[in-house]
Amino acid sequence: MGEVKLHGSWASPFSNRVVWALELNGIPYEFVQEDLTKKSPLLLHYNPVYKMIPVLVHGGKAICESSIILEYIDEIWPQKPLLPIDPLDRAAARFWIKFIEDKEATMRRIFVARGEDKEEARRASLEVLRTVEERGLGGGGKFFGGDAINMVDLTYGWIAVWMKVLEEVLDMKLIEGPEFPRLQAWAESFRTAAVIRDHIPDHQKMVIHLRRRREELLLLQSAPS
Ligand SMILES: N[C@@H](CCC(=O)N[C@@H](CS)C(=O)NCC(=O)O)C(=O)O
Repeated sequence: MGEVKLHGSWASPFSNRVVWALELNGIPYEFVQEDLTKKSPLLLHYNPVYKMIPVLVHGGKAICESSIILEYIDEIWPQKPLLPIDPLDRAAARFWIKFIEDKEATMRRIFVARGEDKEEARRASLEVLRTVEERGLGGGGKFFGGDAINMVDLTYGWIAVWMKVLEEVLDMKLIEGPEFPRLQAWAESFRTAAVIRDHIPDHQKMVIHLRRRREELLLLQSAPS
């Protein structure tokens, strides 16, 4: 079977989606907290291309990139399938995973946008959320995966958890607005689901962390090049 280690960071949405997958499957693992300002030689060894967390190390072999790690977990520990069995449903699940991954840069912009750019970044994020609200969550179940959490839910999980933090840090409404009833219901179901609810970083700790991180990035942005 081999020992399982996850190099990650407590505040990273990418790292947490892997934590959720491991926990849902009941896979014992060791969490290795990485300091992203001073990456460990081991992290650089395991992920020499992107030098990023998360990295899953299974039996000494590294798997990088959170969505690829989720697929790996699903293949190695299939006891609790993270993707639908039906090929058409599987394709639809992968479509929505790809959708939010493609929109990541758009959604990230709001974190360090200022002035007019902030309003434009908010508008672009809301557009993405509207598409998920209207087209992604129409299946009628509690989750993207119906009545059980699947890989799509895990990939979108940051929206359920980090959006609330972002709303507080940026002092603006994102999914809390009246136009997102389905997303709000899904987010509440996700945050309170068994296993997930015990593995969500503390809200206030994240607010403090993201405020500090935002200030650092804004300083970097305004520093003369
Ligand atoms: N596409 C990657 C993104 C991972 C990512 O952005 N990781 C961040 C932490 S949230 C990181 O390691 N940042 C360190 C750096 O960029 O140097 C994935 O899905 O795993």
